[in-house]
Amino acid sequence: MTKTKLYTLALIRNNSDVLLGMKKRGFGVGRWNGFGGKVHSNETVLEAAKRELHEESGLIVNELQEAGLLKFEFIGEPEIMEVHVFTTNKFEGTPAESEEMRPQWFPISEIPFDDMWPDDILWFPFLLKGQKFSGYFKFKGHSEILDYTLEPEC
Ligand SMILES: CNc1nc2c(ncn2C)c(=O)[nH]1
Repeated sequence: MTKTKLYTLALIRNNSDVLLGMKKRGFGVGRWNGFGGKVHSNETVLEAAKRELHEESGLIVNELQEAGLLKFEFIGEPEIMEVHVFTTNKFEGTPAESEEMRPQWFPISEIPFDDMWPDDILWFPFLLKGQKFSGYFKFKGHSEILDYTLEPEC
């Protein structure tokens, strides 16, 4: 019986830039990504998204828009990762490096997809257009997508 574990992912926009963080340790280390992590049992997904963003980047947000839903299966691992993706262009504070992440603004024309999770180049266009999306990716290891589904969600 596969277990689903909830995660959050927040992509912060500032005009034509998007904030990414270089993951310094743990899952996805060495890759640029949005900010997020596990949802605790005593919080909602939205609360977790705001908490993780603040812990990892120092930014405070009052509102986050739901941007999409991603599910990841890794061959040989029982857990399905269910990643709730959020975005906003309203935030307080200046991005600051944390133990987990080194933040950097990227022009959306220069997103470093080669140094990100291989699925990101597939769903980022939906995010940048403000089109909600839903995807399912089957990974072999952390760099090979065996198959996937990805569709706009209204
Ligand atoms: C497996 N691909 C993937 N996983 C992520 C991502 N963000 C958070 N997690 C856990 C991502 O962009 N891709």
